[in-house]
Amino acid sequence: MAQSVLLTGAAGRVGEAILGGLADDHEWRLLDRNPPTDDQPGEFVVADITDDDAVREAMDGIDVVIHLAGDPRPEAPWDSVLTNNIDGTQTVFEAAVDAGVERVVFASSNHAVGNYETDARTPELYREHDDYLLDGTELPRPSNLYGVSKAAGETLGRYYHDEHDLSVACVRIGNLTEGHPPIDYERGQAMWLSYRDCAHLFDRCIRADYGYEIVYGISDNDRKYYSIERAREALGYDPQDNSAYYDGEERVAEPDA
Ligand SMILES: NC(=O)C1=CN([C@@H]2O[C@H](COP(=O)(O)OP(=O)(O)OC[C@H]3O[C@@H](n4cnc5c(N)ncnc54)[C@H](O)[C@@H]3O)[C@@H](O)[C@H]2O)C=CC1
Ligand SMILES: O=C1O[C@H](COP(=O)(O)O)[C@@H](O)[C@H](O)[C@H]1O
Repeated sequence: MAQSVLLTGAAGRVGEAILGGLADDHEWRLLDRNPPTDDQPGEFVVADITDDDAVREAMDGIDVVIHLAGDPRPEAPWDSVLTNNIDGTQTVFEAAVDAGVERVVFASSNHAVGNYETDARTPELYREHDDYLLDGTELPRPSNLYGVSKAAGETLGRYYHDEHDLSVACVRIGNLTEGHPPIDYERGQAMWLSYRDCAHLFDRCIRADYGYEIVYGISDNDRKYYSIERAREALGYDPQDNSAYYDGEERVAEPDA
């Protein structure tokens, strides 16, 4: 069933991937501090997520929030992640609860667990033969202050689920790249998320039945060191792409029929 979805950070790359696949599947209200540069589905609210009144107004009549807005830079300084990623995310969760929204899907990141990639484990960790897997039950181990802000967002989600019964999914997104996996970048190939798998995963986050989940948002890459089993089990995620099917920009193999 189509849901009424508020998409924050709609003008960015993840927003583009989601809307590229799901524009006609839900009723969209898009929010970003930057206005849209091209045609978008639904209505567009130009607002900052730290503006409490504007965020509350944007929640009216919404079933599900997909919360992407924030500073996505791994090297982002503390003042920016504190304002945009932590304070902004708390504003979104609080407004969602007060408006009676059923569910918030939070864009977390691989950088919330980036320091599991120790010198002893890398670069073998990024290769197909290595069987080390993170499954989403491990504690955060951030690789930068941006990762700390994403771990904080996951914890805010846990609090709003436990205390206010909000359904929350935290998607630890890997490396979203359009068209093909990152080139000459093993880490990026291990955690590639294709645009179509991204749209499908967020659609499952909108539609599936769950309480609180942390899942990894990557394609079914042979090189993966993030398990996608929880995303399959809890959400019904069924990715179609795999960085191993590519030689540079060219797709050279098809999945078995
Ligand atoms: N692209 C990727 O591979 C990954 C992205 N993510 C997360 O996904 C989310 C989206 O990332 P991208 O689309 O790649 O970034 P992006 O920079 O392309 O898009 C972010 C959007 O959020 C908006 N925004 C930022 N701060 C805002 C604020 N305070 N109020 C309102 N709007 C604001 C920006 O204007 C921008 O349109 C971020 O939270 C990022 O941390 C996580 C892991 C990987
Ligand atoms: O969280 C994010 O992660 C991806 C992948 O990280 P990288 O350090 O391997 O590039 C990054 O591209 C994206 O900008 C960021 O938001």
